[in-house]
Amino acid sequence: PSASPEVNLAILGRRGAGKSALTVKFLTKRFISEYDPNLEDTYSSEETVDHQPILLRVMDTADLDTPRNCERYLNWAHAFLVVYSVDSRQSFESSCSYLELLALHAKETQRSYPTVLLGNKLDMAQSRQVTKAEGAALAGRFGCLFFEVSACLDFEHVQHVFHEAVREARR
Ligand SMILES: Nc1nc2c(ncn2[C@@H]2O[C@H](COP(=O)(O)OP(=O)(O)OP(=O)(O)O)[C@@H](O)[C@H]2O)c(=O)[nH]1
Repeated sequence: PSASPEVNLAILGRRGAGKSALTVKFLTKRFISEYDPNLEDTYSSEETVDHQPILLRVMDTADLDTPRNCERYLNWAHAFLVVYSVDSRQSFESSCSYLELLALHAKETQRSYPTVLLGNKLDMAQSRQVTKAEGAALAGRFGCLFFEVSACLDFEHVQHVFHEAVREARR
């Protein structure tokens, strides 16, 4: 058993946005795989964020195109990473429906749902369908943090996003 505080992070977004690629990138260095067939894939990683140890659990969710059976992660997660792909307008629209879902639940439960909006596949910027300003505006509307990264480029930017999600959960 770990004495570290724990943060559960759910990764949400349309199929193909890059949820699995981001999760794998983040976990590449130190990782313990934990497979729960009832819960999709969840992974644990011992992290240090702002000099404090933390056990971060990541659920790489597998909704199809829109939010479904959301209770499984709404009740489990302390923070949410909503992912879209900058080269897919459809994925951006799906990310909006995830943000709406989280906002609705926050209102209903009077609980906060710390969320980071993430535009992935920045390396595909030549076929961009969603501008950085649009991403920032959507995040602003829902009061969440916003980043653009690429799961296939450097680890540090991806790690930074996951750590920011931990910070959001701690706030
Ligand atoms: N160019 C590029 N391709 C990426 C990036 N991230 C993911 N991909 C590719 O996009 C496709 C979908 O990535 P996944 O990680 O499987 O996406 P997902 O959101 O987990 O999708 P599901 O597993 O279907 O729910 C794969 O072919 C990845 O290799 C990225 O940052 N840049």
